[in-house]
Amino acid sequence: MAQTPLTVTVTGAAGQIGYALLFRIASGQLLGGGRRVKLRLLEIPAAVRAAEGTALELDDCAFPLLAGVDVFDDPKQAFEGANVALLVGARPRTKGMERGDLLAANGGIFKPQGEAINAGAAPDIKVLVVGNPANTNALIAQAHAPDVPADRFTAMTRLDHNRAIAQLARKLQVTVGQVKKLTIWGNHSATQYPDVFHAEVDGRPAAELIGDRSWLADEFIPRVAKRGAEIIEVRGASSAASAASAAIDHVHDWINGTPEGDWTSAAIVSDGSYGVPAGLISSFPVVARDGRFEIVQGLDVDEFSRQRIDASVAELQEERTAVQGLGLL
Ligand SMILES: NC(=O)C1=CN([C@@H]2O[C@H](COP(=O)(O)OP(=O)(O)OC[C@H]3O[C@@H](n4cnc5c(N)ncnc54)[C@H](O)[C@@H]3O)[C@@H](O)[C@H]2O)C=CC1
Ligand SMILES: O=C([O-])CC(=O)C(=O)O
Repeated sequence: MAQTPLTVTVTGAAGQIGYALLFRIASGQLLGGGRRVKLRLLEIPAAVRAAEGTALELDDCAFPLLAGVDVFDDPKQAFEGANVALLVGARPRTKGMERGDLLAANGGIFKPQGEAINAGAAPDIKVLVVGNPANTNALIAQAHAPDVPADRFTAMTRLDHNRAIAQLARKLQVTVGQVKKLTIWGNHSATQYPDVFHAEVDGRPAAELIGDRSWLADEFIPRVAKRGAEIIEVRGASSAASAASAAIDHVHDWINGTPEGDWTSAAIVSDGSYGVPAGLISSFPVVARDGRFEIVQGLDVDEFSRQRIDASVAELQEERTAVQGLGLL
């Protein structure tokens, strides 16, 4: 297919997620549809050499859809002409840290990147923030890109979504493909709310199949919400390949659409739906159509769910206040 290649900018290209992500993008899995891709990699000066090494390996894969790789340490150059931007570069947390501890350390990265996206990205730019705290970093980048429609800035809760599907499938002894309509609400943090009350397994209500609210409250929800910490504890480093895989899923669905009869989860700018204050970047049940995410409307939210959504949204509001205090918004 002789289409013009799309340009994908990846920050933190020399990091552990970057290393798991770039080869999948270059093989065509991010954009789908046999589209060709040009990669623009952004790193801090000290890691440019390592990113250049990864670029050499990308060459060596002879990916038919890869139309070129360039490495930069200047955000303005890196985001020039970008159709898709994956903002991965940030410091990961280590044992004992909460994602909120990263606010100050990582917040400063996203202001200049938002400005660079505003200055030079393509008119159809789609941004996925992976670097933590992802929702609030996305808010910072968006605030510094006033000419880009706000709904182009999203943050990743697809990893949480995928984790929740895997846990539910294991509990019910079904395949992951049988689980549909699961939702992650709120922040990509330990307050997130993985909601099974609209989920279906082969069209049957998952909550009825589980039939055990204490498993939901005491095992499933904390397991999913704290899975990042579990990975750090067991692996000795934060999740990387699974995060890269979720980033591929998020952007692939955004561009190509979500399957009929299902939805996914993404942190997108709230329009006030489900009582989430407009303007916050919070996770919702979403479908993607014609290159846009839309919030799935009309779902019943009972008291059990309401309390948990509200707690996570309250944390997002606290994060927003904290970065306002740091002068980042
Ligand atoms: N949203 C999610 O579901 C997940 C988010 N994460 C987050 O992703 C981020 C990256 O994680 P890893 O790849 O494991 O970290 P890493 O430390 O292996 O790599 C981060 C890379 O970012 C680079 N970097 C730092 N500042 C930069 C800047 N201003 N511009 C460009 N590059 C910059 C560093 O040089 C480094 O190479 C962390 O914040 C981590 O917490 C990780 C897993 C899941
Ligand atoms: O927990 C972390 O710090 C990394 C992350 O976001 C995740 O694995 O969900």
